[in-house]
Amino acid sequence: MSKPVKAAVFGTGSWGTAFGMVLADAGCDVVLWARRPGLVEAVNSTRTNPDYLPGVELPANLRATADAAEAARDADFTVLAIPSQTLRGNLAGWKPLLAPDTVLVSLMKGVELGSAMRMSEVIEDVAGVGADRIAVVTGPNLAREIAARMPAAAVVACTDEAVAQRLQAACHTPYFRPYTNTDVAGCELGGAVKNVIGLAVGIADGMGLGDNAKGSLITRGLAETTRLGAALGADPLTFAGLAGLGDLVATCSSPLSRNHTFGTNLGKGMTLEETVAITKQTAEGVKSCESVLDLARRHGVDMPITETVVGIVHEGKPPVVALKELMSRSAKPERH
Ligand SMILES: NC(=O)C1=CN([C@@H]2O[C@H](COP(=O)(O)OP(=O)(O)OC[C@H]3O[C@@H](n4cnc5c(N)ncnc54)[C@H](O)[C@@H]3O)[C@@H](O)[C@H]2O)C=CC1
Ligand SMILES: O=C(CO)COP(=O)(O)O
Repeated sequence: MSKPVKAAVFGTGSWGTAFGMVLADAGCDVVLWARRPGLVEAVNSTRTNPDYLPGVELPANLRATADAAEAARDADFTVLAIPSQTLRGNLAGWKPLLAPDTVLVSLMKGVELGSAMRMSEVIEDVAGVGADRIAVVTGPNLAREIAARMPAAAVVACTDEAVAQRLQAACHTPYFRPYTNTDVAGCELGGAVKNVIGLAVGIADGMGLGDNAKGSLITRGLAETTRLGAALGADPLTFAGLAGLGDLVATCSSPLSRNHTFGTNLGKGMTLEETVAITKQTAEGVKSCESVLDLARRHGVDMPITETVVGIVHEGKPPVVALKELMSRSAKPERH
């Protein structure tokens, strides 16, 4: 019998833990790395993650450690599931510990502030590994639903199709159906920008603007995501897939989405400080709206919804003023 695939998951938050369950259910031996020894103890002794997925029983072939070297040892897949803005610093520390041929897998949906790099680019930069050893998992994958083993499809992307297929096999379960894709840039941009559009839709929901507004924001949000992707060499069709439309629909419809909920609170009139104070988990779009806009400006791409979100979240623009500005932009053909 062949050895089980070994996966290390760095980050024991909601998605790291839920994706660790998927890998374990697919037959991998899974080690979660957590920062806090208290959480390690809770995961190993109660077989639950009380902080992020209370009430969910974790599989027996999944355990936790606070020792990064122990987690990384001999891992076929090293999965990164921490907030995007913390990746560079953390990965620099983990680099000497990585197993020699491990494939680095990003679950993160953000763009780095300052460099405007996608997460796979940060990984390549910091870990110094080739693109054929970096993969991305993305799509409509709300962690709570996956942890309840509710059905979902996903995309596993790598420039090397064979590596994407290995990862696909390692995380394929009766409830989690991964498709491969070689358009890594498109898949990552779809995931990062949907968080920004999720904030916009949340704000509209909080303001009570109705479902036509929601449909319009999702569609025009996808249009500006696709424009950015095309400027960066991504395949426009990727955005009609799970990493684009699929994730937008899930995020913009669900109260489980942290970005959507964050936006809803702002739209209801909470201040940024009040909203941040009640948000316990990572809402990537709050920071990445600025890096996405930075990326768009570097490439001369117009992203009016992203610009509006930056205005509301970071520049104190009242949502009613932002709405008026967005609606009074010059009239245009739908495609240009
Ligand atoms: N939760 C979800 O439904 C999904 C989340 N994602 C993405 O996965 C990534 C991780 O998100 P979640 O697990 O949901 O976030 P989370 O907020 O639930 O967990 C974040 C984890 O990172 C750790 N962490 C926070 N700051 C850190 C630091 N400075 N250094 C090291 N570790 C740190 C936390 O202790 C926690 O274990 C994000 O990029 C998110 O967009 C993607 C798909 C689904
Ligand atoms: O990426 C997600 C679903 O695919 C999770 O969305 P939130 O980060 O907004 O919760």
